[in-house]
Amino acid sequence: MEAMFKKLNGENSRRGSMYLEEQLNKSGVVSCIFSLKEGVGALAKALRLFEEKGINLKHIESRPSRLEKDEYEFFISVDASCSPAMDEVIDSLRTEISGQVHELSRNKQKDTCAGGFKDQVYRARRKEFADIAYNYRHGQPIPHVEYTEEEKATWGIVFRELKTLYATHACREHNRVFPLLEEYCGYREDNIPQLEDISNFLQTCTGFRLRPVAGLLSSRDFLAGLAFRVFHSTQYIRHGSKPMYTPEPDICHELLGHVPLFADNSFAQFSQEIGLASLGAPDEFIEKLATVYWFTVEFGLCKQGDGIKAYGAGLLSSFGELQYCLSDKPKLLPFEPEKTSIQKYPITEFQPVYYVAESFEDAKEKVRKYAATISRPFSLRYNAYTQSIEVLDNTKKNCATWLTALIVRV
Ligand SMILES: C[C@H](O)[C@H](O)[C@H]1CNc2nc(N)[nH]c(=O)c2N1
Ligand SMILES: N[C@@H](Cc1ccccc1)C(=O)O
Ligand SMILES: [Fe+2]
Repeated sequence: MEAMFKKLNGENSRRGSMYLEEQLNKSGVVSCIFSLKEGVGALAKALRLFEEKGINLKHIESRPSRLEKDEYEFFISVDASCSPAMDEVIDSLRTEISGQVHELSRNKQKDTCAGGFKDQVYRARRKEFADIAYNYRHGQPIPHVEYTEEEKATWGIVFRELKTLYATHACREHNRVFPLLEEYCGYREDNIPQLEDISNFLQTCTGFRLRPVAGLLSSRDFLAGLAFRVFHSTQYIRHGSKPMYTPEPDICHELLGHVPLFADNSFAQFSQEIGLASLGAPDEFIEKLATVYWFTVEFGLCKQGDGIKAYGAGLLSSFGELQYCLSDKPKLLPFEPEKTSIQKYPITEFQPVYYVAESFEDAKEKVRKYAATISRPFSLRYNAYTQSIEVLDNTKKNCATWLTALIVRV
């Protein structure tokens, strides 16, 4: 089991530490920050060094240094093809005009011109969170994070806006658990709750626990975690410029969207069943199961009373999409796993199509039947006491071999 989690964590560090926009926009830009002592003509001299090496600046910004009173800091971006010549310029800055050169990033990254310093700070912060996730080992307490004032302000906006919508837009299970999280886990407009407190709370409710991750995991790894009642949770917060919708999971999404429902027994069981169905399944089936997960746990709607409510975490964490999903704009279809599992969907914008479940119980029953259609050489059961998976069909001699293969694979 520990080996399995190590693997999950390894995968997570490779894929997860990548800032999603970086994946989407591969334009090569290299940025660096340097500081210079104030003085007439200092910047002009520095810029001449770039000119001499034939480096064309794509972007430049300046600000007074926070560390040294009489210094100015400059943030510049150049085309990645200029990277080799940059070494020479940096050397010259140091020797000829005694500039302090901080190379913030030399890896190719998205064009940060729009974000400038702010984006550099955000990226550095994301790296800190990635390191927590990477160093985390099963069984340890999840490290406590001091959030900055800016991060708390972003959380505050998301929290306040969503709370006004929950009464009318969220399913009743979510609304039932939310006050408990306010009471026991520090859910407040002016406080970003700590993953460790929530993990402990969930364990007492449904046995679910949290594990910190740096970002998106592969579907197979993510679903395997659910089979063990482990929910992989990000710890960083979305960029302050986009509070109402982000295409990446962040702490608002995990804590406001997912956590309330993981405290609900029926829903926790539903999530775990999707996870169990994924174990040892072929890639084609994983993809379908991930799509079923997407249209239920992430973006599901369900009938309640004589209306329709949101239970998908991606809806319950985005005040933009939560309003949109119950408007007359999107298309609503009945949830039927066979059909839902082949629906295409966008991942960086509001969903054009949602699937409506009759109830959690009905969705659970349908997913169970659907999962049973995949042929497997063994049947599995989760033992909550030992927190391990047991093979039921032990008349099959080769089941141990299968299970070993499976664990090696995940
Ligand atoms: C299973 C399905 O692919 C789903 O969208 C997964 C993918 N990977 C993830 N990875 C993380 N960290 N958090 C998530 O919520 C998900 N969701
Ligand atoms: N769009 C969601 C986050 C999310 C990302 C990825 C998948 C699902 C949800 C939000 O803004 O809160
Ligand atoms: Fe999610």
